[in-house]
Amino acid sequence: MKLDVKILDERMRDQLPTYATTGSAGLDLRACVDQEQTLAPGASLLVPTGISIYLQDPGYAAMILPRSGLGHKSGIVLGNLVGLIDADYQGPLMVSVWNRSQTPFVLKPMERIAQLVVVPVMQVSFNVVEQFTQSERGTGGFGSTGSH
Ligand SMILES: O=c1ccn([C@H]2C[C@H](O)[C@@H](COP(=O)(O)OP(=O)(O)OP(=O)(O)O)O2)c(=O)[nH]1
Ligand SMILES: [Mg+2]
Repeated sequence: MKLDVKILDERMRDQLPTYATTGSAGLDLRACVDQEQTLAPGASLLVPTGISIYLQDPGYAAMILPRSGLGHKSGIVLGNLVGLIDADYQGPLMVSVWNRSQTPFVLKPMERIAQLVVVPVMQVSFNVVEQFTQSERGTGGFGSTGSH
C-alpha cells in the first residue's frame, strides 16, 4: 500500500525508510539529530525521525518497535516500550529512545534507531452482556495452563 509521507528533514528525502529484505516487516527509522548525543544510563530522549506519515484509514495503525540488535546488545529500547501511531496522526514521527543499559550510549545523527511496522486494526464497539458464552479457557490465565 502507498503511504503518504511528509519530509520534515531534508536529509530524509533520499533515504526514506525501506524494507531491508523482501520479507522484512519493519521499516528502519533514523535519528534526525544534528549532533552526536550521549544518553546516560537510564536516560531517555525524544528523537525526531524527520518524517510524518498519515495512515488515514482507521483500519491501520503503525507501531514503533525497538531494533533487536540495539535492544539486546546495547540496551537501547523505547521509553514508551512500544509507540503506537494512530491512523489520524499527522504530526512528526518521534521515537522515545531509552538507554536501559548501565553504559552511556552515543546516538549518532541519521543512525537507524527503531523500526516502524504497519498493522491492521479492528475498531470495536461494545455489546454489554451479563454472561459470556462459556469458552474452554474460561477465566483461567497467568499460567493456568501450566509451564510444561
Ligand atoms: O512513539 C511514539 C508514540 C506516539 N507518537 C505519536 C503518534 C500517535 O498517534 C500520537 C499519540 O500517541 P498516544 O496516543 O500513544 O499518546 P498519548 O499520550 O495518549 O497522547 P494523545 O493524548 O495525543 O493521544 O503520538 C509518536 O510519534 N511516537
Ligand atoms: Mg492517546
